[in-house]
Amino acid sequence: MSEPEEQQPDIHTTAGKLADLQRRIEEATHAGSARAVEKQHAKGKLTARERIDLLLDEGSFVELDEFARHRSTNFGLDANRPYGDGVVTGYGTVDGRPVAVFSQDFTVFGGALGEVYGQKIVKVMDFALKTGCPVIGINDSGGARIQEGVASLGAYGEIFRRNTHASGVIPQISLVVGPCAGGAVYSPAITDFTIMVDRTSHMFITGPDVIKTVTGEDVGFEELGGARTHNSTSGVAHHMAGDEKDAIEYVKQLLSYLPSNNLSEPPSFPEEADLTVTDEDRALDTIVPDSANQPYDMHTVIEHVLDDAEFFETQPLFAPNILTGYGRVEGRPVGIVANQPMQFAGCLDITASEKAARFVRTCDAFNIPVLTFVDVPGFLPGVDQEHDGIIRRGAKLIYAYAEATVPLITVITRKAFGGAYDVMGSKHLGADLNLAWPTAQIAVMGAQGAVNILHRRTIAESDDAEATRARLMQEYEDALLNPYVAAERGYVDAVIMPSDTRRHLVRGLRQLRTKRESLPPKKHGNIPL
Ligand SMILES: CCCC(=O)SCCNC(=O)CCNC(=O)[C@H](O)C(C)(C)COP(=O)(O)OP(=O)(O)OC[C@H]1O[C@@H](n2cnc3c(N)ncnc32)[C@H](O)[C@@H]1OP(=O)(O)O
Repeated sequence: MSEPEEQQPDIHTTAGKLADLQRRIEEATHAGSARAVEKQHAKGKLTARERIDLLLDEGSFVELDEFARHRSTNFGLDANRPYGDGVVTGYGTVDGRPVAVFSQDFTVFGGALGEVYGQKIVKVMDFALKTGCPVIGINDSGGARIQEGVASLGAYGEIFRRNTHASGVIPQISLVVGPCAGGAVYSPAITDFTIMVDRTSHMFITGPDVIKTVTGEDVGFEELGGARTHNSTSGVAHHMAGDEKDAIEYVKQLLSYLPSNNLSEPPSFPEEADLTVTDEDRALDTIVPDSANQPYDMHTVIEHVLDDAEFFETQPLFAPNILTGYGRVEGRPVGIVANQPMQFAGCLDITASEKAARFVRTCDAFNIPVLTFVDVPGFLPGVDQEHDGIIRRGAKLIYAYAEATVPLITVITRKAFGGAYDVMGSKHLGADLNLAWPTAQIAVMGAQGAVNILHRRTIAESDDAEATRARLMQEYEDALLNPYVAAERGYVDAVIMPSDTRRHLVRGLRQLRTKRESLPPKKHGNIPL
């Protein structure tokens, strides 16, 4: 028996016109076939609309361009013109704050981007830029729509330009929740944060087959461009989520630390701190081991100074020798940069420098004060580091601190040696308040290195080389490995008890709320990229 034919509304009547709109909306909201939706779910992925529903406050989504569709005729495309053209765009709220969103729909043309699809994204990005709200891009796409050729490539170019113009004006966050291939990866790459999902997200410029043909290398999707790879090896991503819900939850939390745009302040939940020294504060008095070679976990220091010990870490799997992330002090967001003595003794290398530099610039663009915790024995020595450009790439961190005009407070907990002392938020680069613990060692280098250079001949000529070296090292340590030489010169503003750190940071941040600083007018600087 055949299905009864669906009754078409009479569009010459008002009731018919309303019913026709409802029919079109229904068609637009189910643009992908049931089979495609089933396939999407079977892969553990949500649909474009399900993702938006999870991200935005209930009932807040307002869709734009629901009935936009392509006008392409190539390769029989004219026979398939789904409403929405494979991307859902619009605006809504997250925790009551306005955001704009686009969500690529893999169930329609594999989420592939054509001319109209691109125009929809550009429109919602322009809307976000005009209204000063964050834009969240949900990426799940086969890339440029092959049938639409250069029109599709042009649309990508328009998006990249919008990403660039919006950079530093509104927060841009990319969720990569499926494939993101070829030049398409450059939109997330320009945005401030990229979040990927373990096993279901992939980003690459050229896929495994092309690589096999060109270079002969055998590599799978996961190893080449999976979430783990981009979180731990390339540094493209900022968080690896276990599933899509986790990814969306991360985005919501991230937004809670960011202002809507560069002209507004980050959201705050003011709560006056209790400034009496607590037992928890006192725990910091014993955290630095007696031996300078013994590590301790810098997370503990950070957690002791943040409200509710909540440290929202970014890029935890990448360059773990430096920690970056957000927290709150008296309910106001702060960015944290900290050497981690548990990894490579906290040395600065290329990846750590770039990770921290981008983080400092993100904070500076969005009016978030930066707290820096220093325990750094220097730059990581090595031929690879030199040849891969530690000079050029390490310079980015200097540049980032030196151009930052947000409040900057630095705490030296232990080592601050050589150029790394200058780099890590030193007074000389423009930090506002520089504090040091009594355990701080601020010098050109550690005792062993210094004595070997200064007293090589004395040691060689002595009857007992080891005893002489030990004596000279002790002399060097006593004379220079302390915070007081720097304090004499005002390079540190105060030497403080570790247990007083939270109090100093609270007071310093209060005082710096009115900080206003500007750089010489220019078109833009020339950061060593
Ligand atoms: C400036 C930007 C430049 C670029 O984007 S260059 C990159 C161009 N894109 C690519 O090379 C990727 C091509 N697609 C693929 O490799 C695979 O489809 C991909 C993304 C790994 C997904 O694989 P699967 O999950 O197995 O899905 P599938 O292959 O069955 O695709 C589902 C439906 O989507 C279609 N599709 C995927 N990518 C497309 C594209 N770029 N243009 C037009 N249609 C595309 C595909 O034909 C399929 O359609 P259907 O369901 O069979 O009708």
